[in-house]
This record gives sequence, structure tokens and C-alpha cells, in this order.
Amino acid sequence: MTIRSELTAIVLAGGKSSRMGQDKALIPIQGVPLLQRVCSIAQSCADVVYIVTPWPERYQDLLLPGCQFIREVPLSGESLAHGPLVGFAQGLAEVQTEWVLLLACDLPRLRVEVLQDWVTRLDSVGDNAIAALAHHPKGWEPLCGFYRRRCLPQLLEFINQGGRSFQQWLRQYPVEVLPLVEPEMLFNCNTPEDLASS
Ligand SMILES: Nc1nc2c(ncn2[C@@H]2O[C@H](COP(=O)(O)OP(=O)(O)OP(=O)(O)O)[C@@H](O)[C@H]2O)c(=O)[nH]1
Repeated sequence: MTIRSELTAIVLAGGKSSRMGQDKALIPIQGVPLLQRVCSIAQSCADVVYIVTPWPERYQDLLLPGCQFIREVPLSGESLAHGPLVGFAQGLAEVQTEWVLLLACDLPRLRVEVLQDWVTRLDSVGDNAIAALAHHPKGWEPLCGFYRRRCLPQLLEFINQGGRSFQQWLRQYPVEVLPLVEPEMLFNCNTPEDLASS
């Protein structure tokens, strides 16, 4: 079921997975590779799902019907280890809808019902907010929430000045808080120990 026709989702599948020691996107959880699982949930909330990754060919055999790859490129003079903020900016440049749902690929406990509830709240987000995110004791959860497409110029300016931290970037702008009724769903799987508990 798609519940909003004006929503795009961006799923990030890049980075080094250095703590895990293998590509997190391909790790099976209950037999389904994490990236495939997250994309399928994204499709329950949005009409268009982009997977932003430096290596689309690595994922071409996954079951990802309807998802479109955006191949990420390095910034001038840099490596591809630029981090999720740059991956997000490269995906956002392709987005045509007012709102985009951003998801990391390493969220094994995502709850589609919670995301769909959040989607219904977007219409009442204040005009000045650039994003609607959950907040937990460590700060905003940037990799499971919603951004307005129009934040792209500010995002690019921050990146061009060397900024790479979501938390630092978000600190400069109004962000709407989403209710976090199930904090467990934001659990991200970074290490083999995390995996064992998934
Ligand atoms: N597209 C893209 N996604 C990234 C990039 N860096 C991290 N991600 C994604 O962002 C999410 C969180 O990544 P992290 O766990 O912070 O970083 P990581 O590099 O994957 O893992 P570590 O090396 O263990 O820190 C995951 O979904 C990654 O796939 C990047 O440069 N490009």
C-alpha cells in the first residue's frame, strides 16, 4: 500500500562497513538481505525509491523491483568514503517531491507502521522546518526521517565548506520532532555483535 503520492524515499547503501567487516547491505536478516528489506519497507511509504550507492552492480541480483539506483560519485579530489551526508545530497539532487524519506540500509528493526504514521504527520509540519526527525538522548536520528527537498542548497553549502556531520548541519535549522514510540526500531546494525542480537 502506498499512502502518499508525493513522497520519495532515499536508501543509503555505501560507506565502509568497517565495524561489521562485510557489506552491511548484503547481510541476510531472516533470509532477506538488509538492503532488500529496507527498500521493501520504503516502498510501502513512497512511490519512488532511490538507492544511493557507489556500487549499484553489487546489488543488481537483489529483489528490488521498482527501485532505482543513483550511482554516487566522489567529490572533487576526495575518495568515496565521504559519508552519508554527501550520499544523501547526491540523491536529493534527483528528488522531485516536496518531502523525502531518508533511510540507512542497516536498520533491521524498522517498523512500517511507524513510518506510515510519520508520513501522515508531514502535512502539519511547520513551513520553516527543513526536516522532521525522531529525537533520542544522543540527538536527532538523521538516517531514519524526512527532509524537505528545498534544503538542498543549504546542504550543498555546508558540504562545500567541508561539513560532513548530519548533527552539525541540522543544528543550524529548525527541525520538527516526530514521536518515537518505538525507539527499538532505530537500532542500527554496525558490528557482528549487533548482528547476533538482530
Ligand atoms: N551512499 C552512501 N551511504 C553511506 C556512506 N557512508 C555510510 N553510508 C550509509 O549510511 C548508513 C550508516 O553508515 P555508518 O554505519 O555510519 O558507516 P559505515 O561506513 O557503513 O560503517 P563503519 O565503517 O562501520 O562506520 C549505512 O546505511 C551506510 O550504508 C556513503 O559514503 N555513501
